[in-house]
Amino acid sequence: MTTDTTRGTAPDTAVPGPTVLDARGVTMRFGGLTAVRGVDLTVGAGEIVGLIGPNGAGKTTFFNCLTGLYVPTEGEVRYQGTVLPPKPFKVTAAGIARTFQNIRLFANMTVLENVLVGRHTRTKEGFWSAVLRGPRFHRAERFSRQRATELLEFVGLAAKAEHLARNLPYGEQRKLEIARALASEPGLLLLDEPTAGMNPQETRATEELVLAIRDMGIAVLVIEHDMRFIFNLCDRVAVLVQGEKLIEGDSATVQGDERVIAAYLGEPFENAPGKEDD
Ligand SMILES: Nc1ncnc2c1ncn2[C@@H]1O[C@H](COP(=O)(O)OP(=O)(O)OP(=O)(O)O)[C@@H](O)[C@H]1O
Repeated sequence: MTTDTTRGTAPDTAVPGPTVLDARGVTMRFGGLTAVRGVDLTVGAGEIVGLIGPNGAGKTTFFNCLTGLYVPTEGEVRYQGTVLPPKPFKVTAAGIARTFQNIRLFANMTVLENVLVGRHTRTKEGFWSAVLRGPRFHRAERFSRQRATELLEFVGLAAKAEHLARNLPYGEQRKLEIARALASEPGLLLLDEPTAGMNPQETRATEELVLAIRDMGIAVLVIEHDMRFIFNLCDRVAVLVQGEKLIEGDSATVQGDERVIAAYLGEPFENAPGKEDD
């Protein structure tokens, strides 16, 4: 585990606003396996919150419970005070966007087209408008293209708008995923291992990008194995171990917690989560 006590611009300065995401008692069972057990987590407006934990700790399962991909066995997830519908497209329409651990782009579409796809939850034009291609449709399409181009500029991919997604280097594909997620104009962005496979330079650039996203007024919840990235960036970090939240706090608190270090090293510790039988 790489730890770094240097801190980015986010911690100390950020004052969390009203709660955007409120997950309470989220439990997810797959048959006899409890992948996530009774996890509470909030994200405030203007916050960057990190979710870390060893492999198999339940991080992605928890994300899937937040985004409607899974319906939690128990618990409740509220976004801006409203319980989320259990359907991914409705969750996106409500204001939560995500990226995936394994990149999910449309490989044979252009970079710009991939971002345009991300706008579909914000396009109000109905079926007949699209078929008849009237002035309203053309206006909406122009606006979508303009917004998609702005987002490509924001992530640094404007020059590659007409390239096929599959021809982008890996780090740029991750950026494109972020641009596509932003195209749905979210209030909360969930990033699942955004720096996986990146070199240190690309990772630093992603750090800057996440800070800029926060500065746009979008709250961020991020899963990442790169501890330096997490502790530099996040206002608050929650640690999952064997499906349960072990600790939550600012970077310094979490980095200094012996149970966190033990969990990463696979050492047993007193009152470790997941000890009791299901
Ligand atoms: N669809 C599923 N069916 C059955 N078991 C699952 C399913 N999805 C995840 N699991 C199990 O749930 C546990 C948590 O997995 P999950 O992928 O959420 O962990 P993670 O913390 O994201 O791990 P990693 O850091 O390796 O991505 C694991 O034991 C995994 O095998």
